Amino acid sequence: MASGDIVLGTNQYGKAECRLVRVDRDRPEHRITDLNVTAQLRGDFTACHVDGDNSRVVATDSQKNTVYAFARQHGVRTPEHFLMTLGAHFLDTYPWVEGGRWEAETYAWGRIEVDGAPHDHSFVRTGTEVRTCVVQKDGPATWVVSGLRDCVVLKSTGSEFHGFPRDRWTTLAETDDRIMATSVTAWWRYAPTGQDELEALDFDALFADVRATLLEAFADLHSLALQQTLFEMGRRVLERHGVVAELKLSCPNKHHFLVDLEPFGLDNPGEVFLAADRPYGLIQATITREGQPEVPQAWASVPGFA
Ligand SMILES: O=c1[nH]c(=O)c2[nH]c(=O)[nH]c2[nH]1
Repeated sequence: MASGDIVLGTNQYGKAECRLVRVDRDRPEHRITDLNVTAQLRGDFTACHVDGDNSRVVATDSQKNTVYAFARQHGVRTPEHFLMTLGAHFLDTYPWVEGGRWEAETYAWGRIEVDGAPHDHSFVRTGTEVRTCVVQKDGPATWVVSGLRDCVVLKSTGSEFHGFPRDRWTTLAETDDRIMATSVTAWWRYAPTGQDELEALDFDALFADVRATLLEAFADLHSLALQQTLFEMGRRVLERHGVVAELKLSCPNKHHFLVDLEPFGLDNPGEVFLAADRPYGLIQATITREGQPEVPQAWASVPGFA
């Protein structure tokens, strides 16, 4: 082939954002699972792209139907299990499907309280935080990356920032007491890549504990920089969970500026702040175990990170 010929590079395709609500109604207290599922296949789809030959193209409509049918047939044990079941199905069914990417966002619902008791079948959306998961398969290997986003946290003291270099462009005052606030996006990769080992994991319990650990570290650490807080959050998760191989954290620094009330003859001992919207510092880090090889396949197409 002459250099300069135009060829197909990496590609994937599927149905994005299949909104799926499953009601488990085997007991009087119904349970709801509210998901936004994106399913994408990878493999040799050159004939379709180059010649319009669809003989190997599992229609995105069929991929969408499979999402809903599997929710009925298999239920949704956890988002991670559901995505792994979907992925295994497509690889088992179509020999030319070599891998894929299956993503789910999960929206949390709590029970409405009536006369002090949780209602059986009435729910209220709890906050804006979203649980996330991306399952990627390549032949027999499966990578599961779970996470959360839009988890907004603030501490009203216990945060300092000083000792940074100063040049002619520096105006920021040093502080030993400030508000620290951020919206945490966290992704963590599970170490196993075998379907059986992954299926044995209790992903709901792991999610709850990783989330609690992240929040506890944010609260606990007397912080000298948001960077230090990020690292501590990840460090604690890795210390507690051998099954987690590494984490990626992305935290905007939601600046809160002390308002100067002197023009009005008022002092302001850390009580009144302007919550700035933008620009914001953006702190991102991978926290991993020493000597561990990088696993780019697991992170391919996980948004927001290189
Ligand atoms: O925790 C912080 N890290 C920074 O790198 C930084 N830069 C800045 O202006 N404020 C802060 N705060």
